[in-house]
Amino acid sequence: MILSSDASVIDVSEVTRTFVLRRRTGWMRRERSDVHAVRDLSFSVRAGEMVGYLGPNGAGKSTTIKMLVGILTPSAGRMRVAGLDPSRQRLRLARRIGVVFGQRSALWSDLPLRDSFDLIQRIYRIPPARYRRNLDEFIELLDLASFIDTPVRQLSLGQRMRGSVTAAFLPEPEIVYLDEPTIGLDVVSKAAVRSFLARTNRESGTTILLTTHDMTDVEQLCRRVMVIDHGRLGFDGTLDELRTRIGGVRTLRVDLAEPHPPMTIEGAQVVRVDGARQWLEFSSQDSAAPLVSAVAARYPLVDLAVGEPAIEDVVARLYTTDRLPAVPPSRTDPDPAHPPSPVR
Ligand SMILES: Nc1ncnc2c1ncn2[C@@H]1O[C@H](COP(=O)(O)OP(=O)(O)OP(=O)(O)O)[C@@H](O)[C@H]1O
Repeated sequence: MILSSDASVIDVSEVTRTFVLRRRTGWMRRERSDVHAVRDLSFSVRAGEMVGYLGPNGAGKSTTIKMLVGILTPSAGRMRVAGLDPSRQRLRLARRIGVVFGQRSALWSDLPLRDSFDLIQRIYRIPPARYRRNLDEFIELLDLASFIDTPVRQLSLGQRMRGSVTAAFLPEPEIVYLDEPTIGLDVVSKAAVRSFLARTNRESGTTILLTTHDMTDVEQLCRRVMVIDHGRLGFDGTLDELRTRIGGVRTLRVDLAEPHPPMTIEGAQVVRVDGARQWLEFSSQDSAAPLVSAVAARYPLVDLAVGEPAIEDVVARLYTTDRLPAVPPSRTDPDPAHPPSPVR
């Protein structure tokens, strides 16, 4: 069992990763361009933390994880994971980390799930008693019993993901990276994966770095979030701090009798439309009552609800405002007991 401690297990200091692209522009001519997938990235993660790593497509999340695993080498800067240099000590590190990388499965597709797990036991030399205990527990928590003897290639996406999560956690790694673990999953599988991650993090103290576009994952699992965009860290703090950072806004969710172009209401702004449902943002200093009256007077109102902005809207606002600082400050000493302040 790994116990939570004050020590940081992931240290990233001023890391940059540049890809060089060479494009043919004519006979014997090539143009070179640099893609800065990650720039001056600095953060640390303490043992036992579960951190959400968020950002739009192409922000640099996968590149970060590939460097943390050791399959990509930073162009500049320094990384330590569990005290090791990932790219130089990749094999030693591999025994101490688990990885679930989106839809790519680490399981043997022709074998029944159970045989894949047995192979993992042998590769990682997990003592038989511990292996049986862990496997029994995971079968129950992730509800694997009905398909554990089915070949992996016949499994649904959600079943395969539950198998991949089991495979990653079976050797009891200190750190697990999960890249989009709930993408495309059915409701049951999503719930199973989420409650498994919450429980394992809580009870075994496994450090988890979670990349996701699913904001329910973040809201249910991560006290701390880091937001990356264009390779730069733009925010590192709690979810509440992220909401505060974006400004004091509240949301009025309105259901109309039928789809309608975005409403025009003074003191509020439509931020999202989905069929007959619209979301308006208004200042948290204002009362919702006049807004509700104005909507009811002018539009065929069916239902409404006032709430905090959804985290996906908050993150989207982060990207679309100019609030991301050009160069994020280096974070070297976050303390889970005293959540870090957002980057200003
Ligand atoms: N091998 C590569 N060669 C060239 N450019 C690359 C390579 N890998 C990534 N990039 C570029 O680096 C940037 C960051 O990509 P990365 O895959 O890390 O983003 P991401 O945040 O994981 O995105 P997504 O959510 O879409 O997976 C993108 O502009 C991408 O096109």
